[in-house]
Amino acid sequence: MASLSGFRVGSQKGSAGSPSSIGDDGSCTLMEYVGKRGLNVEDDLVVLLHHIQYACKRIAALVASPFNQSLGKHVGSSSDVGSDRDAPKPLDIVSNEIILSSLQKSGKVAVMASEENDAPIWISDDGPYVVVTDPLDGSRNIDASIPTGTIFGIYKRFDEIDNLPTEEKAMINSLQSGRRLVAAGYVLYSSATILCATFGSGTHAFTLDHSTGDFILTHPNIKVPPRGQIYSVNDARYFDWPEGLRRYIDTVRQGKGIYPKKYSARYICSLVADLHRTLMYGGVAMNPRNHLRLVYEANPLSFIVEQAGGRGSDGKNRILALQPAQLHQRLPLFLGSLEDMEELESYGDIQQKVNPGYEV
Ligand SMILES: O=P(O)(O)OC[C@H]1O[C@](O)(COP(=O)(O)O)[C@@H](O)[C@@H]1O
Repeated sequence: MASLSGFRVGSQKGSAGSPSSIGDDGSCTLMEYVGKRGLNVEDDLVVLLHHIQYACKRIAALVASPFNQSLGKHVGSSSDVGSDRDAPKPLDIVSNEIILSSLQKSGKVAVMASEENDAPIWISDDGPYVVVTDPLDGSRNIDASIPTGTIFGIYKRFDEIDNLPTEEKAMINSLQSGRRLVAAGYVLYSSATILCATFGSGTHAFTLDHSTGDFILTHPNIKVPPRGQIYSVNDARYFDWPEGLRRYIDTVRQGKGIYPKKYSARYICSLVADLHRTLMYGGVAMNPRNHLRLVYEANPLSFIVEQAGGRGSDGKNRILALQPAQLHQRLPLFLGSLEDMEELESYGDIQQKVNPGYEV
């Protein structure tokens, strides 16, 4: 076996359920994996995915560029964009434009709802899909070259409401329950650029090969370990946490939880990066205050985690069971290993109600 023989994907060739698109050298690109000889997702979805991955490659190049220095700086203040949204940076705005332009060119999208726009953008009457996205999550980290990410979710357009006014149908299509997601993914811009996605049959990750520009399957059928030994939270907020969350963290870091080992803390403060590590190593990644967005972040990421055998919760309810009421709705978010999540939720009182508006 050639270059990829040491990769997990190479060793899984021929195993039950592995796509015949995996080549003799053990390599398989994202487009091959989702195509006819792989997962065989709908042709329209393959086209859409092709445009999304292209957009993300452009964003990957942008965040790594020596010429983006000034793009990291804030434009305006949060008061300019309303209370539901944070002040964007030029990199957020450029990333948003890159994604929008790719979705427009795909010809497959009816409406895009983005964390960077107040309202959904209607793209095309006959686009079969709805895309929700956080184009550049964690952009507050960009000046220090800390990992960032793009998050996306894909729904079918409700064609039964095609005759409603554009604004109305754009909103209804964008506020779909996470249970209706047909695909979701994130792209992590880090030491490697990783695209991790689900189409409803497992969670799979692909690593960008910069020499060819292809995303190559490196982690088929990811299974988040049922338990990890890592918790991920901004614990400078300890004194604003409710009693239940404090007790949980104090318990596991002393090795007094159900799993009798001392847990370690890891917090990058970049949701995609914190989640990716959690998928790989297990444990829980959380933001207990009302901060992350149900539509753009919690729903797509919960779908990915569930498809990897983990759980996504707001501390009380399964995320995918929530019906979004507002586009930019925020909530506490807990994602991770099934057993760690069950133990954490058993402490009951884990949602942080105090949210003073931290400066960093
Ligand atoms: O300040 P906190 O509560 O630690 O929040 C950090 C979280 O906020 C985020 O930066 C998301 O916020 P933005 O969407 O405004 O970038 C996440 O990437 C990160 O996990």
